[in-house]
Amino acid sequence: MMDRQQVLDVLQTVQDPFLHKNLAETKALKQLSADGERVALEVALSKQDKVKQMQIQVEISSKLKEKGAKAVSVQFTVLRNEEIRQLGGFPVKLPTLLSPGVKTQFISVASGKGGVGKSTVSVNLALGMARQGKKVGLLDADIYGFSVPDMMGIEKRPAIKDERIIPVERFGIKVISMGFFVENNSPVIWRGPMLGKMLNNFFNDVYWGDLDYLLLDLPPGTGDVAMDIHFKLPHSKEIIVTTPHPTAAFVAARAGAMATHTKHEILGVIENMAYYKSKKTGEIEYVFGKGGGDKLSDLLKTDLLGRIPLTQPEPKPGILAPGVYFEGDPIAPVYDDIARKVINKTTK
Ligand SMILES: Nc1ncnc2c1ncn2[C@@H]1O[C@H](COP(=O)(O)OP(=O)(O)OP(=O)(O)O)[C@@H](O)[C@H]1O
Repeated sequence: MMDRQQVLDVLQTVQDPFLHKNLAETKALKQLSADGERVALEVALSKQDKVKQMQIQVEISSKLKEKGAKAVSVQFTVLRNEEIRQLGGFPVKLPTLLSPGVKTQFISVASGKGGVGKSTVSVNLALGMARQGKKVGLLDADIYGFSVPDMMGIEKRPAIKDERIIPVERFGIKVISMGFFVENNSPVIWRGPMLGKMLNNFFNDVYWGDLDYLLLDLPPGTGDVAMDIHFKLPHSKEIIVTTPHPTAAFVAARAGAMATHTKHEILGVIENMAYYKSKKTGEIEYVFGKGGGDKLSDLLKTDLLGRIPLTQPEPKPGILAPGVYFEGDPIAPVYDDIARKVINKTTK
């Protein structure tokens, strides 16, 4: 039976192809199990490179077999940034969402004023798109009024791995919120440059991985943060949320005007709290007025993507996520329909 020392002796003769040190020196052996003549090991290299991994796998495997092993399995992992630095190497910076060649599409969800349901729409649109098979991230950039963690019932906080922030995953959506970085729900009073820095961090220091879409829940109105995002993300597309009152549409039009100014394509308008349908009689009441969505989409020369009625989400037993319309909720198909439209409009 192979022992650890025999394996280390072999690793001493195999080089990490990037650090030019042998795998015993780099402390590459992360796991080892030997069962009779079968050996399974996990080896950490300084970079992930499929071709080099295959070469090393063949090298280790044949050398261990020369020493008597019958079957060898080699799994690969990557050394921690700290380990790489200690060994004199330079850790590879993983790509960010702003790196060249990254295909993620940005969609900002904006509104003219607060309280129209922009966060509710962002969360449920993200879920709707995920139900259509898309890989979706959600950035709660509503720096003063973050509400996504509460709406989705997120209690976990992001982990830090290799100096990158790992988003919290909830219902298949990768989420980052300003709320994760604020103690005891205290109000955020940062301004100007601090805020810009925070947003940069959200793009550069968060490891979002491979995403089809990143939805951005913007702060209401046309303030600093909204402006900043508009300029920072030249390719972002926009969805504008309004309530059905015609005057609300005028207010929302300002957010639309800013998108036009920064040459962001407006994908469409969503009218939230459009009507109330009585569960008992089926009668429809236009509690907050009528026509705002149509008016705004005409004004912005775009489509009305959908009308969402006034309804509280149906709670799902055992899951606390008060802002989520889960599959099976009568409102979920409305979001699915909007999600499909958004995907069609952004798929060439
Ligand atoms: N269609 C709806 N039916 C019933 N309640 C809704 C609907 N949409 C949103 N709400 C409720 O309205 C309130 C405001 O919604 P939300 O926080 O999504 O708005 P917002 O525009 O993001 O607000 P802010 O910009 O102030 O953060 C929340 O309590 C939310 O649960």
